[in-house]
Amino acid sequence: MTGPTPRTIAEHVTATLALVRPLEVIDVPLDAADPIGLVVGRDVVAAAPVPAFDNSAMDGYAVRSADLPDDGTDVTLPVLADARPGHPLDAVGAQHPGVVRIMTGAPLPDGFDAVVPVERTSTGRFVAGRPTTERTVTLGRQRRDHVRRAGTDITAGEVLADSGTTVGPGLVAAAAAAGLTALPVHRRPRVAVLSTGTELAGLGSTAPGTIPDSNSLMLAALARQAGADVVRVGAVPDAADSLTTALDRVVGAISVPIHAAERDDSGQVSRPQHPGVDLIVTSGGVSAGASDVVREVLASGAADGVDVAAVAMRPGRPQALATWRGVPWIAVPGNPVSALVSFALFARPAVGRLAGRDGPPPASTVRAASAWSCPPHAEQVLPVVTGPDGVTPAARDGHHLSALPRADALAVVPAGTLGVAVGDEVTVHPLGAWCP
Ligand SMILES: Nc1nc2c(c(=O)[nH]1)N[C@H]1C(S)=C(S)[C@@H](COP(=O)(O)OP(=O)(O)OC[C@H]3O[C@@H](n4cnc5c(N)ncnc54)[C@H](O)[C@@H]3O)O[C@H]1N2
Ligand code: MOO
Repeated sequence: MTGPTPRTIAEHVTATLALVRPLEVIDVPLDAADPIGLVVGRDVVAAAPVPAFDNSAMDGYAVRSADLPDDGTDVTLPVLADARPGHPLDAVGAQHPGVVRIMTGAPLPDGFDAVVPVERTSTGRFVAGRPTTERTVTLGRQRRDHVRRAGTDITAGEVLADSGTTVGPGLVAAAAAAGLTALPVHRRPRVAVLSTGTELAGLGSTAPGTIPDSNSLMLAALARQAGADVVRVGAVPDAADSLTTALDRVVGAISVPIHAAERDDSGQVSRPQHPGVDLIVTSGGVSAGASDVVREVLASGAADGVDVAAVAMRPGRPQALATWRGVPWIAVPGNPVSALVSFALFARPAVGRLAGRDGPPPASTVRAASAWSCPPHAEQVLPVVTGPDGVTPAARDGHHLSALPRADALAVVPAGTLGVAVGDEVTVHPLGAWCP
């Protein structure tokens, strides 16, 4: 038998990750682009304190403690002014003694040091939308001051998030509150997804011998879930010149449309030109067939760093890696389950590394809720469904596409395991969005 010596999944992960480096760090405006899911590339440092100024934590009355009896007995004081959020108030300090009507979030007037909530005063409550006119109020000393002091939440110069943190809604909020307008994050990776196969036709096609190109839809969705922007090229026929043209186009080396369908009636290119991508993922054409176009192009010498591999795993054995005009290229097999498994194990960490993520995708150990058999001499990567008792194969045959709508994880069973029994511990990698 010819062909490369099979390698392990871990060895192919290492080979794949060696192709990619974290993308450059750019400042992404908090309000323009969507930074959620991007990875912080430099420590995020607060520009301003939070709160920015002393302000009231309650609707009520700002008081000067010196005006209130030490023993907590009630005292009646004049209402000197109104302090509302967004309206700094000063010049009441000279009028002594007295209180300032204050709403939650309003700056505490100079000289005042505490707030008494309205429900603890003779006023009882304020009515929303109705002007308040009381001229005096009776109140007592409180145990708590109900003032949010400047900088007690965040101090200027404090690190809000370390490099390597994934941006979530909370970081966006903290950064905006602390005076920042942008976050320093690794640029979002751009991934081109294309399928090879002359048998691939448009959705719903019933032409004899054709099948819908389901892989490019699936791989594009997986790449998006991994946090990438996607250029989905779709299907390219099994012809070396078609594939090289498509690859040149996605890396931005040439500017011609791939299909006639991309020209409108006047002959103009009807889709915008794709700028260069950071990663190419192709499906199909990597096994041993006469029309395996990826293998043909890889053998032609046009690509660099060609690494045609057999991974001792089921499914997903035939794999290839290369760079095309300097852009990393991960070639996964065409069988749909093999393509999904290969993306999850190899392309997903590569997208993660481009995006600045450290470490492997999440994995956990779960019990098997049913028994299943394993392939000989290969690691098994099985789509599974997670239930209260553990994981169960998502379909009778792990190669079946019918497993994919149900599967929420991939179970990875070591080579040499004869079978998994109920209650055995298995390693699972969750499918689904990787970033928050
Ligand atoms: N002689 C050998 N034959 C095969 C071997 C081998 O080692 N020696 N490996 C087998 C294994 S394992 C796999 S996996 C497949 C991988 O084949 P390719 O990557 O070359 O993929 P294709 O031949 O292009 O397609 C395989 C299968 O998947 C369907 N397909 C392809 N693309 C799509 C798509 N975009 N959407 C939906 N379905 C797709 C295609 O029609 C084929 O049925 O090779 C075995 N053969
Ligand atoms: O390695 Mo293939 O992906 O088993 O069907």
